[in-house]
Amino acid sequence: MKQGGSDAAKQAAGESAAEAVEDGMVVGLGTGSTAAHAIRAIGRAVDAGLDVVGVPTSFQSRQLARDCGIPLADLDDVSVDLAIDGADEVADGDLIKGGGAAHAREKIVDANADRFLVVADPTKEAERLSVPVPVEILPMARSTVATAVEDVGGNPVLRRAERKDGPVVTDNGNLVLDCDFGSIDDPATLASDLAALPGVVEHGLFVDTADEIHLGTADGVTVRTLSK
Ligand SMILES: O=C[C@H](O)[C@H](O)[C@H](O)COP(=O)(O)O
Repeated sequence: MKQGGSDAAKQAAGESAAEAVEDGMVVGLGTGSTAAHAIRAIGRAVDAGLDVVGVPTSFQSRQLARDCGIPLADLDDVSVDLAIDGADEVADGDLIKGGGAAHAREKIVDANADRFLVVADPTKEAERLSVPVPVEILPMARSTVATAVEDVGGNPVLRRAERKDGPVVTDNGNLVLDCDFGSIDDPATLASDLAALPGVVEHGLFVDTADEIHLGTADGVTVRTLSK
């Protein structure tokens, strides 16, 4: 995964997207180091009197939002006005997400938002999507999905935890295969191929879902509006 962006650039992107949050909104709270800046900015606005409700996309974003004093709700009980979330790679408005293994919940929240704002730094931009695609799978399907991923041209690697022996286990109790397809020339077809595999819970290709990309640099933010 691409992790090279400066924190100042991530902060600029996160704070830019947080400015779109208005009084009374329900906001999807993304996962990762860039979305965390948006959550902190929303928390400061709540402190100053903004009335919003957050829908977290992971254990991490729930915890941060609670620490920041943002009231939370379950997706079942609300309708999301705006979602703000990071990305591991952005190409032509399509995304690869899941570097933090949160992409299944992120896709549910982001896809159900009226507007989805992506926050990223310039290291995430690419001509074509090419970082490995995280695929969350049921544990019992590890080898069958791995074989099926190879059949559609990918090289799957079970994601291992850094600070413990064994695999990464998602917030949903599942495993992640990071699947390298090289440079992806047709993200929509690959997305439907992966979604069709028995045992796949969710993959990290987000095709044509974003409304705006907030690209932060140390010197400012570029906002790109996408037509869907
Ligand atoms: O699973 C994690 C998410 O998809 C993150 O939004 C993504 O990995 C980007 O994270 P960061 O802003 O830390 O690079």
